[in-house]
Amino acid sequence: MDRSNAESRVKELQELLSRYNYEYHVLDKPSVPDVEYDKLLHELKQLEEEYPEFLTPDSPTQRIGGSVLEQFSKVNHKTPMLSLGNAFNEQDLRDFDKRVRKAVGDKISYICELKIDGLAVSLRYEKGLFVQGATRGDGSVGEDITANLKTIRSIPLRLNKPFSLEVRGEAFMPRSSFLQLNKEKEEREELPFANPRNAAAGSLRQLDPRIASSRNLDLFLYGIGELGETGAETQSGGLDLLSELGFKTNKERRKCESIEEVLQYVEEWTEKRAELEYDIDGIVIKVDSLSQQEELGTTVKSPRWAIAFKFPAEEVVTVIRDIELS
Ligand SMILES: NC(=O)c1cnc(OC2CCCC2)nc1N
Repeated sequence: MDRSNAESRVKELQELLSRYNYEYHVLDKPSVPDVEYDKLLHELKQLEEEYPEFLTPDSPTQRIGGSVLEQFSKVNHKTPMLSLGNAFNEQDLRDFDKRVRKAVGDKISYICELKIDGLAVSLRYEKGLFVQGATRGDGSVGEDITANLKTIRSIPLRLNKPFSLEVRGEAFMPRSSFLQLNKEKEEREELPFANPRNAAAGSLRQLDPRIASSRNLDLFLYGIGELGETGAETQSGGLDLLSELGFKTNKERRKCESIEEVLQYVEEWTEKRAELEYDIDGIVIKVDSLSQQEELGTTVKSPRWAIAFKFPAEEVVTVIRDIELS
């Protein structure tokens, strides 16, 4: 194949494989069998090796970086990553609703989101290209885990619009992957992870991206760091925009026009949470209007416009292993 054909074939394969990856990992609706994906990826790898001048950082072949890091460098979050205040019962939620109405009046809508039990991460995009990812850390300074986040297939390496923005989400390990990982650890006589959240945190803290890549991690986006830039006026509109940009967002979210509807949603998911393929530890309730969020503002570390309803801790039956009488 001559050089100019190679160049157009590389571009065609990069587009095709990015689309197939999006269909599989974000929409959960693959349009081609895995074997077809693997064949095309192999062809692209070979062409990029033969013509390295056509290799781009957002190529589907660039998800697993080469080097093992010595350590993670620090990242200063442009906008602080806030933490949520908690509610534990119906009265706490009614009190939250009263505080909100007192501050911004009675014309309010809420949006309820499942509270994914993983770890908060922030992704920065410059002109559409994924350039950096970080853990929440203390809310102001986190760790640079870009190489590990690039291995999460549902994270787009390039957006379908050349936006520069920072987005926030929860990285998690699906329950099935957690069980499989612990089975392998026990076979290797290694200590298993206590829960999917710890497994996800441990996997994202690996210095070797090949290990992170093998852990089948995933991510739901739930916030845009700098909302103004995108023109979103509500949290729900922001989530729809994240979806349009190619991000994976959680489809179980629901607009609620009253605290009664919020309580209904909380009740519904208290029952249904076991059916999910991932762990949730509660429900996040947010005032939907971004201007009302601004009006409500934040305390030192938490927004006044959001609260986390926490599910009661499940009965944790610890199986005491037969202790080998040594
Ligand atoms: N674990 C989650 O699923 C989750 C966490 N946090 C938030 O929003 C917080 C972030 C900063 C103020 C509101 N939303 C979520 N869905």
